[in-house]
Amino acid sequence: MSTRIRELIVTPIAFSDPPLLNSGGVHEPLALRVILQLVLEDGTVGLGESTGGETRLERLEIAARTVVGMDVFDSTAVSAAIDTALLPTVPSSHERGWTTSAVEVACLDAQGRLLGRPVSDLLGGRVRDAVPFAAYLFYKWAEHPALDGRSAIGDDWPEALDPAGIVEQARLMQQRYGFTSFKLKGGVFPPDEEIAAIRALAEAFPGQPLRLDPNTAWTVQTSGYVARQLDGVLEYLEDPTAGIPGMAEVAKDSPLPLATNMCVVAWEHLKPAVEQHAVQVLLTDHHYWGGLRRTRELAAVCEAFGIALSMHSNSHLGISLAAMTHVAAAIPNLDHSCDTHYPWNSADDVIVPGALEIKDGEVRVPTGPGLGVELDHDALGRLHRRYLDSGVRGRDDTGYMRRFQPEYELRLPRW
Ligand SMILES: O=C([O-])C(=O)C[C@H](O)[C@@H](O)C(=O)[O-]
Ligand SMILES: [Mg+2]
Repeated sequence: MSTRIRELIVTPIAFSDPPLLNSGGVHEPLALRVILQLVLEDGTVGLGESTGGETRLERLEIAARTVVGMDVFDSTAVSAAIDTALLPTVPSSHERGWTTSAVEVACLDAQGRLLGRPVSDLLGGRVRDAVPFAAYLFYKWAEHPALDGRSAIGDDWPEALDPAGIVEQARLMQQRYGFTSFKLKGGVFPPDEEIAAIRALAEAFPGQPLRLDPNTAWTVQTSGYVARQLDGVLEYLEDPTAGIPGMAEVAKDSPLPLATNMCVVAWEHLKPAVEQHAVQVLLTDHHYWGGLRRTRELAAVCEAFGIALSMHSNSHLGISLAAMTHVAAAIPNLDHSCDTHYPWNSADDVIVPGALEIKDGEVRVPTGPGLGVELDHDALGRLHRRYLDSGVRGRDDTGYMRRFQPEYELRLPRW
């Protein structure tokens, strides 16, 4: 049995995304991802998934040329080789992390398939059989409006532009998936309107954990105001303002723990964040922290410094959900339920249905070899064709918003 890497197949895809609002605009009808197939000399294939867009795709193509001939069990060396190949053109370790992470997941999937063991076993074994996830609530339009001769594009989720709409969306999330904790993506409306939405959720779902994430839409002063208003209502407030010093300033007087997936996104951010007491909860994300093993290590660092652990998500499909589930299963100090966009995007997936299901707000950890999911090659071909035909090559929430509201500007902080 040869465990050498013969080829890394990199396939960009485009899949449907509803008109979800955030502090930077609104999601476009298509979101991009890249699917990796790491083929070993013996024919074993490991799967990976990463964010899309031309720049990240080019880096994955560099990685594909770098890893040929390496041993799949040498995944530390594989990551180091990719990192070295990218270093001259990609100075940010966070940015390089997006590439190494996706390949590491594919290596672990292949290793698990070779050994007949689930990826969670390669990470030390699972400490839970099911991983809890939080519903990701978004303000949203009823449909993507008609544009440039294209008809409007509807979806399964009603408009949500006020507290009643958000509560209805949360009820649907609970009915369809059984979620028992909720995260509202804020930074869309003036803070008092979002405070009202959180209060409406607290009334509708008494005792169930709530979070609010305005993605740095607020000043330090506004962040402090919201934290005081929602004291005792939120489990944590996520990225209210930008940067480690800004978060540290808010944290000084905040009665609520502050969480981030924006100001601590690389290893070199940990020291200043700890020194300045900037964050009390870290949302880890294996897609940019170097992969699943590094995420496991990050959890240990957080434990050492008394930082609680949660998990971030972006628009993603089933290979990522499987990877998130395996690593979350292997982390003892997972203090909060994980985020996932999956309900918004799962209608278009590249995996064979049935392996992963969100039920009672949880995903059962796959116990088959590797990630425990199989690629649906027809679906992959369809979504790749959609990528090619669409001409979409990056994410532009602000530009898309301006198609409908030409006066819209990206302003952070806005309030
Ligand atoms: O927790 C977060 O910051 C996110 O989920 C970031 C994402 O970009 C989300 O805001 C989105 O997709 O609109
Ligand atoms: Mg966030």
